[in-house]
Amino acid sequence: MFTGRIEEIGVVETVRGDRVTVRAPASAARIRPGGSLNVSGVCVTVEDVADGAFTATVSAETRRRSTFDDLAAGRAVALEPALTLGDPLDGHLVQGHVDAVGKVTAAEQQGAGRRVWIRPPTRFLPRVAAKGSIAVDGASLTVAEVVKDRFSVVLVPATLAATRLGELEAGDRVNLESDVVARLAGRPDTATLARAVRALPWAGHLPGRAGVDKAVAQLAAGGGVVVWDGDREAEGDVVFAGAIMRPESFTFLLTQVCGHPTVPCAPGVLDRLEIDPIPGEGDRHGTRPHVPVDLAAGTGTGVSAAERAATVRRLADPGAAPADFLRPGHVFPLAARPGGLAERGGHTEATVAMCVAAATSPVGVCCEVMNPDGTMAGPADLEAAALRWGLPLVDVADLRAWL
Ligand SMILES: O=C(CO)[C@H](O)[C@H](O)COP(=O)(O)O
Repeated sequence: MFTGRIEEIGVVETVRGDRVTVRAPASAARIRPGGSLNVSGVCVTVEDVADGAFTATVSAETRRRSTFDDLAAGRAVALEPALTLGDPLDGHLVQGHVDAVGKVTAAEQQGAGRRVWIRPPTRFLPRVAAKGSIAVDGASLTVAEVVKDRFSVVLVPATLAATRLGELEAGDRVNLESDVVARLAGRPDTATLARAVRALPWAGHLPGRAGVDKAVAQLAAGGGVVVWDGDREAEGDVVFAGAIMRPESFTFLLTQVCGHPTVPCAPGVLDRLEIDPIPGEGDRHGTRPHVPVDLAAGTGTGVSAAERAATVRRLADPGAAPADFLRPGHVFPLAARPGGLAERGGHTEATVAMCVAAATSPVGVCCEVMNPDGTMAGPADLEAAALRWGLPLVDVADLRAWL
């Protein structure tokens, strides 16, 4: 978490593939590998620090969604280290998650300051309110006014001195992040706003190793994790560990997440329980569905959240036997590839890998996030949902890199 108070202007030294090195003596003296830094509005995890410079990985996704798509040596970047408990909130709460790239339409001197007009994408406009807060290239600013398709900010001399925003001219592009409260309040489900805000320090998109560690800890504690698969299905799933699946978690999947809950298993589990693959051509993405099952000892139809959670827990139980299950039932197992995430980057393999990393049995539950209008959730929807639900959001690519 940041507050949008720029501490230093760094200069990009090298860009090699997705590894970026920035010369920034003050920040380098303060930050440790693994720490977070806001770089012109983008939260990055620092990997190396040496000789007054730091190096971080900037993913292709981040580049696409920010002005980092033209990152190059010599470029000046605004830097702010992550807040620690007790730091003053001189600006507003900033996450370093770029919502949109805006275009400067005009910049003019105004007394000792400068007024800059910015046109954001239309979808972003509802999040901009006159006298509200906005982060522009990571700097916390107050929106002066909103007119039709654009808004203005006034840069006071202190901001001009601490940032490079005074150099902005018509045509320049800037990273924008709306005030986190405006982002949440714009959502229909405001009843959960307070809960989400309480969870803000770790909810939402968590890139890199830190996100993977948080996701594994969350799963081990019986919580859910949102996993984004941008390169393959372009869908996000909410994942739980099967061995400790609670009825409430299943209810949440059915009523909030709204996709098709399935139960990824290590292949040996399904072989041992004699649960066979469903014959056929298979789906478009190589998912391996097996015959759905119910717990034989259940008394109802097997559909209730409590019964489905009990079936999942039994699938995850190393002492379970083939006769414990009725076939067909209402819980849908999927077989992970024997080689796990190294062989295939599906939610199936991601779920099993996270369960193993969480030291639970290699059986979990995953369910695609569907928007209330029936469309599948994209990256911005997922980020809003993860914040609303108070869940961490991680990328399959990071799970593949670290698990
Ligand atoms: O159930 C599914 C497809 O049938 C889901 O998409 C689920 O996310 C697991 O699939 P994959 O491993 O292909 O991501």
